[in-house]
Amino acid sequence: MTFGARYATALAERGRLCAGIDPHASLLLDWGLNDDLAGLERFALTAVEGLAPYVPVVKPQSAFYERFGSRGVAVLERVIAESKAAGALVLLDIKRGDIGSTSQAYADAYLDPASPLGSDAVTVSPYLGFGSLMPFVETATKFDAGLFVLALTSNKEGPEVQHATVEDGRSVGQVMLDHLRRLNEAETPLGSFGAVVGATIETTGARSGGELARPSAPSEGVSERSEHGADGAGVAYDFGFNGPILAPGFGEQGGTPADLARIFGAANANVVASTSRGLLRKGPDVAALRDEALRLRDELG
Ligand SMILES: O=c1ccn([C@@H]2O[C@H](COP(=O)(O)O)[C@@H](O)[C@H]2O)c(=O)[nH]1
Repeated sequence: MTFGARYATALAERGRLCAGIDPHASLLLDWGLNDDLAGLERFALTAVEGLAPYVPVVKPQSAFYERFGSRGVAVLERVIAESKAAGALVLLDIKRGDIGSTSQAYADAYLDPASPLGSDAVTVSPYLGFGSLMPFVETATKFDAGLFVLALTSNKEGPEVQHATVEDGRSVGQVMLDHLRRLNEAETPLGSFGAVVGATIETTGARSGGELARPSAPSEGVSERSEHGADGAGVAYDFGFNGPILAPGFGEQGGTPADLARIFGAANANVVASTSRGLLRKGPDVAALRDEALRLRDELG
């Protein structure tokens, strides 16, 4: 089954919350653990136990494991395996992107199910040019995996690049969304190539709106236009592509369910809202982690 189909099923069965499993040093200490390999392992596997059986998607951020070297990466391998065993899709947050031949090596490392780090999907950066991602696209297709392409990130620095406009007047962020529209065309129930769009973009930009509109840029299909721009002029985005959307920045960075509805409009149905620190602060009690995940799931609707 394709990633897009698995994602659609997972959201239908488990709701729209993505649980970030990010072992920040400060969280390890809050949980009464040492900031060392044993603390990392205890933290990460407790989070998996409390969250992976209940949420559709878990998102370990690779950086927090890599900082412990190869033994930290071995913990990440267990997080991936145990989350899959608990029925969650694993979206490994790596934000990789490079020249094509190197992208191929990354794709083999993270998307081949035979690889120790093989995941259901990964985050990738298109800012070496969308075409540089083709090895990821081809490898994902080969292994029924998925991609989440950075389009409009949740950080306040993103608009410098993502709100810039190309010759035909579209923003760079919209260009990425339009590439995704084409990749997912004709896929049912949903394509496997998703976008990363921050749940915070209305607060980093000046205004937003979720009205249904035809996009000014040439694109096909249902259109969900949202307007926001750091300069107050408003930049139009069309989120009506037939693919998954990851919305990081929910919770700790300030994004709320109301923000998601306003930013995405009808496309909100394909959005998983991602929270890491806000959710993990409920630990180390496994039941408290589970209860918070279920509460947020219900809040997201
Ligand atoms: O635009 C983006 C893309 C990815 N992230 C990642 O999501 C989590 C957010 O963690 P919180 O603790 O919920 O703030 C983290 O892994 C980021 O690397 C993002 O924040 N924004």
